[in-house]
This record gives sequence, C-alpha cells and structure tokens, in this order.
Amino acid sequence: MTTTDTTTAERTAPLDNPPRGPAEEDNPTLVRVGAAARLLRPVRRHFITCGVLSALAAAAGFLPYLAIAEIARAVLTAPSAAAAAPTVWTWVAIGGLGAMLRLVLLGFSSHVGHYADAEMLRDIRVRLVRRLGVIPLGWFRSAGSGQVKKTMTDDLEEMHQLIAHALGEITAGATAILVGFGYLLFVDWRMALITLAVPAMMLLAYRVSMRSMPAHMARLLAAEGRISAASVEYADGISVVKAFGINGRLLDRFGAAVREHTAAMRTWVSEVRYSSALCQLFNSEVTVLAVVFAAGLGFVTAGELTFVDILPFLVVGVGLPTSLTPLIQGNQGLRKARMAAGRIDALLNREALPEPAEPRTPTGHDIELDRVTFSYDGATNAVEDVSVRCQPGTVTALVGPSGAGKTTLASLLPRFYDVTGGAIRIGGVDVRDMSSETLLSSMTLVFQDVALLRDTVTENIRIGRPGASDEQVREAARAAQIHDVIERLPQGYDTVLDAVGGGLSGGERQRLTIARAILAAAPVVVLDEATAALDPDGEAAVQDALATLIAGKTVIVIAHRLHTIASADQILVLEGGRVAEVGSHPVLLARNGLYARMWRAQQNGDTA
Ligand SMILES: Nc1ncnc2c1ncn2[C@@H]1O[C@H](COP(=O)(O)OP(=O)(O)OP(=O)(O)O)[C@@H](O)[C@H]1O
Repeated sequence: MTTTDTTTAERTAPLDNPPRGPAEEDNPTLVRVGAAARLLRPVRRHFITCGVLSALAAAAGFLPYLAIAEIARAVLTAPSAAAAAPTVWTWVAIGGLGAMLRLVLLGFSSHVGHYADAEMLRDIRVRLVRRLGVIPLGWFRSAGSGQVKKTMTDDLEEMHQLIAHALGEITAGATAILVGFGYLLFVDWRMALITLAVPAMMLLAYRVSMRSMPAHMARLLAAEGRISAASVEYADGISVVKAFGINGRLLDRFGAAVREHTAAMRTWVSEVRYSSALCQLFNSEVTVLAVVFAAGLGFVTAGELTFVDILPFLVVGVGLPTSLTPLIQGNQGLRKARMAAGRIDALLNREALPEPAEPRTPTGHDIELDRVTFSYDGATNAVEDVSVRCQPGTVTALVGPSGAGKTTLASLLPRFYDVTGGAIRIGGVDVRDMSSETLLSSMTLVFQDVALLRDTVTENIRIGRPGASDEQVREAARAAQIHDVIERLPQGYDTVLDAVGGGLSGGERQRLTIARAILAAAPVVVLDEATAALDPDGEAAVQDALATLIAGKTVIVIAHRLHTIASADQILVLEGGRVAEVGSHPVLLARNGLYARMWRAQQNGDTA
C-alpha cells in the first residue's frame, strides 16, 4: 500500500450534519428520503417556490387549449359569426395571455430552480469537503477515494438534475393532468373518465414493463461494470499489453463483458416487449382521439351529448398522455436523486476521527508504542502487541516479510487509523489526546506515491510550511538536491506542475516532496524506504536528500531492502503483525533468526 506523501494536513472541526431520525435507521427508503430532505433543507423555500411557479406555469399553459376548445364551441353554437365574435376574442385574449404567462412563469421557475441548485450544491460541496477533512485518512486508502470521486461528481449531478429539472417536470406534468382532467370533469364526468382511462392504461403498462427492472438492472450494471473494468485494465496496462502481446486475451475479456451486456439487454427487452408496445399505444394522441371519438359518437347517438360537447375532449384530452411523459421522466430523476442523496448522506455521516475534548501538547519527540494492537476487520489483528521506544535523533527500521504489518504500524502514528488496543505516545502524550493539527504538524510522512498539486514548483514545496519565504523554499530545494533541476525547468520555480509532475522524473518528484518535508522541519519523520528504490543515480540523490531530512529527527522507516537500514539504531522485525526480533543489525545477525535469514536471502539475491 502507501499512497500519500509529505503531509501536514490542515483540519477543520467536524461540521454539523443534521442527524437522522430514529425511524430512519432500519429503513433504506426512509433513509434516502430523509437524506434528500436534509440536503434540500437549506434551500427548501426556493425549492417550494420553484415547484409552485412550475405548477402555475403548467396551469397557465393549459389556457390556450381551453381557449381553442371554447372558441370552437362558441363558433359552432352561435347563430352567426358576429354573435360568436365577442366570445371568440375574449378566449383569444385569455389563450394568448395564458401562453405568455406560462413563458414568464417558466422563466422565473427556472431562475429560482437554478439559484436553489447552485446554493444547494455549494452547501453540499462545502459540507463534504469539511467532512472529508475529518474522516480518518486510512479510509481513503482503502475503499474511500473511489466513493469520494463518485459522490463528488455523479451524485452531485443527480441532485442538480432533481432540483434544476426533475422538480419542474413533475409539478408541471402533475398540474397539467389535474387541471386538464378537472376541466373535462366539469364538462362531462363520463367522457372525462373515459378520456382519462387512456393515460391510466399507459401508466399500468409502464408499471408492468418496469416490474422486472431491478433484477435486469442489477445484471446490466454488473455487465457495465465489467466492460468499464476491462476498458480501464486495457488502457492502464497498454504498455504491458503491447510488450507481452496479450492484446487478444484482454480483448477477449472485453468481448465477453460486451456479450453479457447485450444478452442481458436482449432478455430484458424481449421480456417487456408486449408491455412496452402497450405503453407506446396508450401514450399516443391517435389512441386518445380514437377512444374519445368512439365514446363521443356513442353518447351523441344516444342523444346524451351534442358533437360540440365532445370538442373539449378532442382538444384537451389529447394533451393528457403528453403530460405523463415528463411526469415519468421526472419520477425517474427523483428516484436517482434519492439514491444519490443516500450516498451523499452516508459520506456526510461517515465517522469522523474523534478529536480530544482537551487537546494536549507533547513535551518531547520520543515515540513510545505501548502494546499496540490493530485490526482492520475486528477479527484478525494486522498488528498485535507491539511495544518499542524510539528516541529523538535515532532511526528505527520496521522490517519483515510482505504482509507482516509494517505499513499498518507506520499508519497508526499519524492516526490514519486508531489503535484497537494499547497506545502510541509522542513526547509522553497519547496521539489520540493531541489535536490532529498538533499531531500532523509534529510529523512528516514521506511515502511512496508522490502527490503534487497543479501549481507552481514553489507552491508545491511551500505546502510543507505555509508562509515560508521564497528563499526558505529554495534552501529546502537545495537540501533535497533538487534546486538545479528546478532551475533548468522552463519557468524555474514558477513552472506549473500537473498532478503527475509533468517534466520531472520519478526520483525528481520524490526529491521535490522531500524538499517539502525538509521545509516542514517536523521533529518526527515516518518514511517508506521504497521511496528510495530508484535507478542508481536517482537513488544516490534521493538517499542524500533523505539523509538531510532525517538528521536529528525521531525516524521510523519502513524498510524493504535491508542494506539501506543496516546502520539503523534499532530494527524491529515483524512477522504476522507481532514483533519477532528487535535489535541492531550486528545483534540481529548474531542471533541468526528471521532477520539474518532475510539478510542472507537479499545478499544472495543481490549477488545472483
Ligand atoms: N486497508 C486494509 N484493509 C484490510 N486489511 C489490510 C489493509 N491493509 C493491509 N491489510 C492487511 O493487513 C496485514 C498487514 O499489511 P501491511 O500492508 O501492513 O503489511 P506490510 O508489512 O506493509 O506489507 P508490504 O511489505 O507488502 O507492504 C496484511 O494481512 C494485509 O492484507
């Protein structure tokens, strides 16, 4: 593992995420609805206003239809054109006004919706970022970072869709149906019910076609996941693919995933083909016209209604199925937003690293691991009963086979995770009793993966100590043996780096982060020795830079190649999470135990 680089993270106090209600806890749907309500709370007034304006716009949009129906009725029933004229002009004015009012109201609704959208997203982003700042760092190293990316992009997009689009679609669709149906009821309730039967049948067919959706969706999503994993694998490993000629094998995997996706889609489509066709049938204006005509003719023939009475159903009724489409789409948006809100809420409720009520400040920089135990899963211990003291100015190396617990033990110092047993003390103070700011500013972490920000070289180094002068930044760069390289960059210290430090080699990027660590000048250094596992030239420079960094500090180094730590003050040999041996290099060699075996194996490997 190992992912971070030199860090003195700034932390913010946990933010007040409104608590969940007790009834929610066991019910996922309630959790999601509650989550959405909590996220919308800061903008609920705008949210409601937007809904009301959309509803009013839909009601105003109904007026032109009503006008057409009433004009037709007036023209067909008036004894002469002149007699119909006043009614006709009145309805022309009402219809025109309605159309204009609809546009104005839609404009306002969209304005309020987008304002609420921007406010809500800002609020969620700020809260998420604050929460991310207090979630234990270990979580990011395991499953967390992928989830964060998804939440910060896809889930926020779903919330945007809800407030900026789905809300308007749902209220407008529902209002159009209610107002239209109300008017038709007013004209003739029997014909109104018959007209409404068409969209009702469409809804029924829709529900049937969607019934099996969750099962199919799970299969489709799984297949999509395999397609994207195969694509990423192919893109990430393109050099291996080409070098070893395994193009065909990876493409086979991709092809199998695509075939599975097609098969899943085909099964679903064939299962819902009849209900989908019915959906299309009932969602068509022609169907409404046919039904209204047939029923209307029946009533006219029976002498119950006149042809003029049928007109409103032909004009207004035809629009009812069209109003259902946005309602259905909006409902889908609502469902997705509920799921997204659930995930956002889960992240906002992720347990924060407990901060001490009364933080203490260490008096020295010696480190004491006192019977430290840690388990990732609560069942097996990755580190068990480890005790050691590390004095300032000394180097303690953690060695052991792969999986022995070296990285885990080192991660407990900066509280990436909290110990599950025992304690870690720095300067006599339990790390859990220090504020995270004090703790993290007392140590620098130099791990394998180098994280650079998209910023100038100067600012990338200055992260180590915000407020450091340009000269101090240069001094640190000189000490880290990277000054000359920086000077040769196109804009020297003002060159803007990208996230992968474009233009710098692996060793140069590492020396840049070591310069950052030197500038931070923290008294404790936790170091992954793999940092120095570079080409021989780069290694010498990195080793020199590291020597400057660790001089006089309390150093804990995770060691993989034993010759680099042969001069360490003490070597802690871990096996299965427990301390197998402890001592200096000569003492451990003389003991002829695990360390001596590892040493001999590496020596033989090196000379082989
Ligand atoms: N995030 C994690 N979640 C669950 N288990 C983990 C996690 N990280 C490590 N482990 C497990 O904890 C044990 C110790 O792993 P750790 O990475 O600390 O060993 P290591 O000595 O650093 O190994 P290596 O030299 O290969 O890096 C292993 O069994 C490993 O599988």
